[in-house]
Amino acid sequence: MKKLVLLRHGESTWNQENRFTGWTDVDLTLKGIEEAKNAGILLRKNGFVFDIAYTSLLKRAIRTLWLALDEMDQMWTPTELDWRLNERHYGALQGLNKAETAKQYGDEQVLIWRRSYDTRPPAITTHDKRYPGLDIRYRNLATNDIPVAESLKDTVARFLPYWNQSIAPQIKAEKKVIIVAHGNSLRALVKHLDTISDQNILNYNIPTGIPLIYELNDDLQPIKNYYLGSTDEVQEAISAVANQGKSGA
Ligand SMILES: O=C(O)[C@@H](CO)OP(=O)(O)O
Repeated sequence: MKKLVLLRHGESTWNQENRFTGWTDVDLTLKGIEEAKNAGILLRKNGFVFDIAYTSLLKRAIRTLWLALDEMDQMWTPTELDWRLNERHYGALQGLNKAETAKQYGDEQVLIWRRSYDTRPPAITTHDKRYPGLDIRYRNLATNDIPVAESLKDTVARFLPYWNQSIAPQIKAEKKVIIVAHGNSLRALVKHLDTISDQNILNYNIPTGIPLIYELNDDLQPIKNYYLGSTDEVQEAISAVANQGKSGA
């Protein structure tokens, strides 16, 4: 039986301000730092040791990984950073407050933008300062790969090749893997692992900073999954994420 650990970064400044974040490179809040450290403490207490860590090119995920590994005294863990683990690009919604957007466009529209499988949010132009092609960290990406707005389906499409070529072979080779990423890039992975339907993924939310453990068989099919946290705490955190897009939030 193989174990894979998934961890969404701790609370970011834009999570706290309830703004659509996507590829915006915001940092952790003090609460987010605590969440990341707590994740590390839980992983240490449960005896996890990793052969390789994967994270995105965004500092809220990178810092979460470092803080968790530091608590485990495993900062030496070999780490691979890749843009394919980045959050879903939220297009022109990036920077807008989610509750205000729901007041303007309605809760239903915001739920579709946030959680539907194949609806893209409104796109930015390539002249927009939020266009990733203007950011040196993405200078080696093919123009076709640089997003201007992504649906979850688009995120799955750019994430899966990395999973298949880089991460899955390591797990199959018995390596212990942690992936520290984002709400929607992890939803993309969970959708794939658990073969969640396009419809049911609408109701699936991942809380910040709580390790999610997958036990997998040799074909990387899930045997079971569970959070390292009390059921009440996890449920409360999941509902909080779901409610962020409501006009009353
Ligand atoms: O704003 C974002 O980039 C994501 C994650 O924080 O938000 P949501 O949960 O609305 O998809």
